[in-house]
Amino acid sequence: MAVPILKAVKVTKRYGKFTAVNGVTLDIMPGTVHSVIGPNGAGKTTLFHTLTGSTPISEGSILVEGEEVSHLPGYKRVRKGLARSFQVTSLFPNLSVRENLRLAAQGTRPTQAFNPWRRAESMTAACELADSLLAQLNLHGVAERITGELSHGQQRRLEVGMAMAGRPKVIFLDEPTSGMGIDDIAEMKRLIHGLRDSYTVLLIEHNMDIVMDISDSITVMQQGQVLAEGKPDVIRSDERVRRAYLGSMITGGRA
Ligand SMILES: Nc1ncnc2c1ncn2[C@@H]1O[C@H](COP(=O)(O)OP(=O)(O)OP(=O)(O)O)[C@@H](O)[C@H]1O
Repeated sequence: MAVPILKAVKVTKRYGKFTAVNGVTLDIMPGTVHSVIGPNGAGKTTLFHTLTGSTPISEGSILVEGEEVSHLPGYKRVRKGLARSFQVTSLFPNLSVRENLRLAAQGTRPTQAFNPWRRAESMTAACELADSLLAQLNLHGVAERITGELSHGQQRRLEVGMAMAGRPKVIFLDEPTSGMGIDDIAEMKRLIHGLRDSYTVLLIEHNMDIVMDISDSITVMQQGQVLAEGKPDVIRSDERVRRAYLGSMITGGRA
């Protein structure tokens, strides 16, 4: 039986007396897209913060391939294979799209960047990875453009590419389609769906068409707790989920 690549065991996060995440247990299986959905304020983003190490947990346990990481700061969890796709702040707006990806690819081995013997070799590998990512992201047509000039949708795809360039095990995506038009949403959906071939994806997304179409598993959160978990069909027909979370959105108006 497959072993979870990422496991949360009774993870709790309190802010003072308020409990934002309350005893959440999750098994994220390798090579899957696992979505976390729920109403505003359910604790989805806080859960992401606890898993990636942006904020310490109050109680519980977080394991990457069986190894406890909850005591590690964020940058050490990156080394264990957890990568969060940050919004535009992670991009270098004055550099070309290709340069952004090349730097992100080189960033995985910073010590080699200072070693003259390894520099040329690592540069070649980073350039090759950047080229293959440009194709996957469907950004090859704008490879030499200055990143700050890209459309919103293109920049958001590049953010995902920056996370991919680190060759992580798990990529965290927090509302990757927010603020996008229909065409860009379709591109992002295609990209995320394809990620499961090489990565594991943990996705927060409010667009239920995307969630239902591309998720292997869905966790529904409500008031900091897990309300339901399962495959899209199970979640779509779960009475508690319909009642708690905008039933008509989940069922496409067929509630
Ligand atoms: N730093 C903080 N200090 C105090 N309370 C916080 C903090 N961060 C989040 N919260 C609270 O925790 C709860 C969960 O917030 P969170 O952002 O995780 O929800 P969410 O499910 O991601 O919501 P949304 O879909 O609106 O992004 C909210 O009530 C929020 O106000």
